[in-house]
Amino acid sequence: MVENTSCWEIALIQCEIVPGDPKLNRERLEIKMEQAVAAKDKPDLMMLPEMWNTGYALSQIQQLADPEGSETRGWMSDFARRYGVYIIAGSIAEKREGRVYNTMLIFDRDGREIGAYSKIHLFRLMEEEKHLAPGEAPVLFELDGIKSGASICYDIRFPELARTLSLNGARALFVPAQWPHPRLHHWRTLLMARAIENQMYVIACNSTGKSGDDSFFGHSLIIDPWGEIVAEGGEDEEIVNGKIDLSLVDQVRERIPVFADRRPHLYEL
Ligand SMILES: O=C(O)CCC(=O)C(=O)O
Repeated sequence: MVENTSCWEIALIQCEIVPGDPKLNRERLEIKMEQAVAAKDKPDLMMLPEMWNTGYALSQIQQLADPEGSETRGWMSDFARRYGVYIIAGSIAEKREGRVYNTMLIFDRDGREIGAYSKIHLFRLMEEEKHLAPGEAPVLFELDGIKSGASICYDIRFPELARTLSLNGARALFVPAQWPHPRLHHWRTLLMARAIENQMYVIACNSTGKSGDDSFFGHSLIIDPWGEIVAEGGEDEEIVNGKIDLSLVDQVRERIPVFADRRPHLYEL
């Protein structure tokens, strides 16, 4: 990230995740990440999709999950340091004390881990709650002094989470996902709503390809705090690039002072 500016070049690694093959997924991702950093406009920050190591091979998740996330932590940290890039390392299946979590990891450009968030709302339609343990805390992290919030996929259906993060200073929300058809209109509408109501950037990276009966539609999105789309992917694998200017958050919040106009004492019956 360029020091002392509020503009970030972003690269979303929208790609297919092969269920049950962490080694292959890592190899494929590494190639795409190398391509992203070689671009003319080198990204300040890149993000990967949800559960990119194992995909939704949930019946084998105990065997496949990364113990303590240590393999992922090692190579993501090296990659971030080698290329001087922030990495929102999507999320991985991470095994801790016998339980498997859907965990998002964040690295700064010196390779330091600056955040870890485990998905708190597990998605019953894909039987996550039968195989995964839920995280128990919301997470904020700082990118060059800019507070940012973490949400994973289904989490965006819970406006309370994004609101809590924005009330506590988040100016950008990062959302790795594996969100399937036929709910493209939910994906786009919910991400748009989280951006407009919280007057913050929403940056979301979805997967492509298939897993069993589920087919993931891409459409990774960067949405500004006014609700305008800065960049949107198609349905296939691609690197979705976009540039954002964080000063727009203040401009939008001054123009319509939603946070000053809240009346929280009236929000409970
Ligand atoms: O909420 C949805 O429709 C999709 C959520 C999802 O696929 C997930 O959280 O993994």
